[in-house]
Amino acid sequence: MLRRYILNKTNTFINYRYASQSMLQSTIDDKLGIATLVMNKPPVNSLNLEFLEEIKSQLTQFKNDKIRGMILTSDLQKIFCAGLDITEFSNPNPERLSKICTTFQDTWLALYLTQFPTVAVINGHSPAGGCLLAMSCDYRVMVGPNYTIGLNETKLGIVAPKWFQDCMVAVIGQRKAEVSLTTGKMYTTDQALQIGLVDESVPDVDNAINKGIQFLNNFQKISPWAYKMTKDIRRQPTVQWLIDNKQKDLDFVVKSMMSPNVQKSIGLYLQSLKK
Ligand SMILES: CC/C=C\C/C=C\C/C=C\C/C=C/C(=O)SCCNC(=O)CCNC(=O)[C@H](O)C(C)(C)COP(=O)(O)OP(=O)(O)OC[C@H]1O[C@@H](n2cnc3c(N)ncnc32)[C@H](O)[C@@H]1OP(=O)(O)O
Repeated sequence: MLRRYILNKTNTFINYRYASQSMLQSTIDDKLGIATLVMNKPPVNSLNLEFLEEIKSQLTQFKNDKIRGMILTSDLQKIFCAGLDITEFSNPNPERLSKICTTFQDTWLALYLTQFPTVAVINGHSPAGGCLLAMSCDYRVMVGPNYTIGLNETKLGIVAPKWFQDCMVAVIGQRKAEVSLTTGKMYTTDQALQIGLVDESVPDVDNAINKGIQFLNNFQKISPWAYKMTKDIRRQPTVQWLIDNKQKDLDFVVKSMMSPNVQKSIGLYLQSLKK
């Protein structure tokens, strides 16, 4: 449904390409060069290994397609993305855990450094890894007022990796990020707008898509080369640590996830979700 709406908006019934994998739908408006990537993994778009691999591979495909901009959104009612699949954390197989971690690192780098501008249309709740996906885009439009967004990892008794934290610092600044991260705070749409976690708040998804397209239209007269160089210079300090420390980051995640205390917290959190 959302896909049909976007195609309507961009006026491209004639010239669009559509690819549907099971959990991800992508369309490209050939006239405007705008792609939409719609997450559709019920019930909550949780990020497991297979879903992350699909997202990563679709981003590579868009790079090859030489698109001019991308909108990332969700086809689910009320949920943008619930973050990493918590069941992957519970009594994990260390080999699979390592693979997820590596795939997530690479997916984040690919999304954070796209050669084209990106907009997150946040049409539902967006905790933890969902918030990270949104923060990695160039612009965020969030539907309000009832949804929430934030890095809530401490509430699960886990630590957001340094690159999650650095990404948040890049968006809202050191002080606000520190309070937000340590308290694991989830912000309502209006609060998120107030602290700069999102750029615009709109009442419905139609408006959100319009705002996203308007943002991407700003780049019609900008050289793609000038855009990409500027973005790389701005974002390089945020990504460099991960590029230089992938193994260290992986070791930290795996070691901490396997610890009995963390496993206990995750078990309790999962139980509370089920209730
Ligand atoms: C393994 C990874 C290894 C390495 C990665 C590298 C580094 C990362 C390391 C740490 C950082 C962690 C990042 C994260 O993203 S942790 C995930 C944090 N997410 C959450 O806390 C979200 C929890 N969910 C919710 O708050 C609500 O479900 C939500 C607001 C999203 C939706 O609420 P609603 O009332 O609409 O639905 P529910 O009834 O609560 O949920 C439906 C159904 O879905 C299950 N569920 C929800 N969230 C998740 C999730 N993140 N993973 C798996 N399953 C989830 C929920 O239990 C319900 O299931 P069921 O009862 O069986 O129907």
